[in-house]
Amino acid sequence: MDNPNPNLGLWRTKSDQLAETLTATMKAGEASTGGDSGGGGSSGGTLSRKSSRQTVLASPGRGGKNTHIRKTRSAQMKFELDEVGSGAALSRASSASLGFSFSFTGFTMPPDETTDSRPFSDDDIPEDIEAGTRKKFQTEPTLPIYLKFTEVTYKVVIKGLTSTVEKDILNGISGAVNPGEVLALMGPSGSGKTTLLSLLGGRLADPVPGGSITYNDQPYSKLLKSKIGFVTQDDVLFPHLTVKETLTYAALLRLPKRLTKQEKEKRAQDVIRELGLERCQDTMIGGSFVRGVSGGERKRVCIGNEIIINPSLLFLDEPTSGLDSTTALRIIELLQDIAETEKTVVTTIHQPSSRLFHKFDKLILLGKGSLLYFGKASEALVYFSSIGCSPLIAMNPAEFLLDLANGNMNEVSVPSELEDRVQLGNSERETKSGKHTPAVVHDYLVEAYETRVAEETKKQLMIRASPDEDIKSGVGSMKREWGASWREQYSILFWRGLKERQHDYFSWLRITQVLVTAVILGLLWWQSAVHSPKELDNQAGLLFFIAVFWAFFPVFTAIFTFPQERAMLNKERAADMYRLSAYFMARTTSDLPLDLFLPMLFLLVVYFMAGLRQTAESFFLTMVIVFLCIVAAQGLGLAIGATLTDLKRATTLASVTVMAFMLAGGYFVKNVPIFISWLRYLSFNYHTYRLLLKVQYETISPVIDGIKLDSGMKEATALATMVFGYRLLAYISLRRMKIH
Ligand SMILES: Nc1ncnc2c1ncn2[C@@H]1O[C@H](COP(=O)(O)OP(=O)(O)OP(=O)(O)O)[C@@H](O)[C@H]1O
Repeated sequence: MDNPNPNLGLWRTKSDQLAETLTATMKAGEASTGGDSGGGGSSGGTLSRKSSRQTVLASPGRGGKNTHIRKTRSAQMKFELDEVGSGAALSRASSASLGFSFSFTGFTMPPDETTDSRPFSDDDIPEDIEAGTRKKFQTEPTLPIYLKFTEVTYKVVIKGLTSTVEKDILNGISGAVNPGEVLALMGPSGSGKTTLLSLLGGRLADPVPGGSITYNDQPYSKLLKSKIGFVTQDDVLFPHLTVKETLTYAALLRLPKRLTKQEKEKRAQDVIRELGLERCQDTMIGGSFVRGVSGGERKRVCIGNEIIINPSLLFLDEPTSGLDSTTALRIIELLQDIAETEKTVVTTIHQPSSRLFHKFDKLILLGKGSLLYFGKASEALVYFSSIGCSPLIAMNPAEFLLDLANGNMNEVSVPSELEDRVQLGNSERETKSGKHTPAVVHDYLVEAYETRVAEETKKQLMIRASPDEDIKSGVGSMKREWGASWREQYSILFWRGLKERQHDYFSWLRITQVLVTAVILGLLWWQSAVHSPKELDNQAGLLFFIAVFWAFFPVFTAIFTFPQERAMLNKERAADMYRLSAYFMARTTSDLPLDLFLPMLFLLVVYFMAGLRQTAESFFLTMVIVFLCIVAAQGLGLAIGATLTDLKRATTLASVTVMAFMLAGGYFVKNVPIFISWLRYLSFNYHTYRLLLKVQYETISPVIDGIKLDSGMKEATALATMVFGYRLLAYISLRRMKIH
């Protein structure tokens, strides 16, 4: 690939040196395999150094060179690196608790969790792909980032009931990837691909990994967040936003402040066009309960969400899983286009077709957390053939490599050293029915890589020249810059929240629920009078019910707010999209219109049917008290939801709390023992009930039920303190939440 950036001249030269040394190391150690990859030459699988004729499998690369096998003298064998380089899960649900039902909406489920498990296919794949006239993806130049990682190790501590064990996830993985290249991480399920990708993308810091990961020779810093795009395996998107809305909000929040709103919107439109999403731009994303765009389109929206910021480094976790081969090809070609504009692309991939495999520049093959191969993808087969493992039948190279990584040697030539081990060892670990076990194959491959290539690769990575000083200082001198001011972030998030939940606001189910409850209450207390203490006591029961109903209802609705958005919040905070305070304010205020509309409807029905005090002042004061109670109760729900990640635990705690608050509310128990009397001061039911009594009966009697009917300032202040206090607690809990 041509190097469009003259600053990278030295860099490239050193890159070549690395490739050459790697190749030379492989050549020197290569055994004579006696032929091409499908030729069935076995033998020669020893780790001794031999000089012989080489088998080279040339990749078509980006330039569209044909795949073919050619033989060449080792002395003539020279690899041109640049040449090759051109080549919520929570969903809408209903929860019934204490007799009330609450509905909420969550995120798009990952494809494998949706009902339809067949591979997703895009029926609108542009014809240019099939015609081979695909338009290239164009982005502006950004700071090129050279990613290097040496001896990366990662362990987790797994706590059991009786014991604690340490599990090694990654064992000393080294490699590097240049701007302009696509590095593929391959390996069987559970081999550590996602863990390595997350470590490289700065998304996994707990526990601290071993080894070193550098970006232009600088360690990871939060400032890099704006230069990194990270597409997760699960598609975390708002199901009720359209494709265009999703990408436009991402552009408004993530693109630098210096761009105008129009420029940001245009960028979103450009990404829609580049990703071929025009036809579905006005379609909702959809989820488990809402039909939306196809799986391939959804994946492209996720990619769009990240490339919209034009990142220098793009990480993708299995971007093609669940997609048909044409859609998968389109996505990998898109990654190539992105890489060609001097971006560094790293992707995990499960089982690529051979067409896809040849599109990668570099490859890391992992097996049980160990490195089995790092180098050019086009040379992977050469390397494995050099250690005596060649496919005996024509097969997809990716399939062959995954078989090896899984320890499956069927249809693969067996290196003589492995044969010897099996014959000599003959232990259960080494053989099973006369065949080598996957464990022994794995050990052989790890050992082979370590003895032949690993040391040399590490050395080269160590002595590799630093990138140009300008580029190096580019990472060091970056500043953390928000895409929008606090006010803009608040406003964007507020409107996004309204759009996403607008269907909830006009949910006939909720409106009917409130109306039916109101009508039943109105009928039960139909035109109730307060001429006697008994009648007054009877009506006070209604007031207490109102205080309880409008406390329980908001607590159990608000409790789902943050657990439901946790995945999205994690993803967006990891990308530094906005300040947590702006999100928190927007999220808590965008629900207020609905929270205030429903009680208004409720009171209009109950108040007049039950014949409560017929003055405008008392009606509006009753409404203000109910609003205050709702907002205070919501605060408690938000605080519980933000503090406890587990919804079961959160709802259990909320049930106990609201029950205690209700009992301490002053209606059921009049003479509370002194040692527990403090509980009522924490109860919003208590304060609301007292305020409602004061508004209704202040003209009838100065004292009712032992309650002095004064101005109610104390109760109003207590409720206002709860409104802010619980919210502050929720905010602090969110701040402390770890970003994964
Ligand atoms: N925090 C953790 N606690 C316990 N085990 C973990 C943890 N993180 C990863 N693992 C384990 O580490 C191994 C590698 O996980 P990882 O997700 O990186 O694999 P993978 O290659 O991406 O798999 P797949 O292709 O199935 O997504 C798995 O066995 C996984 O169970």
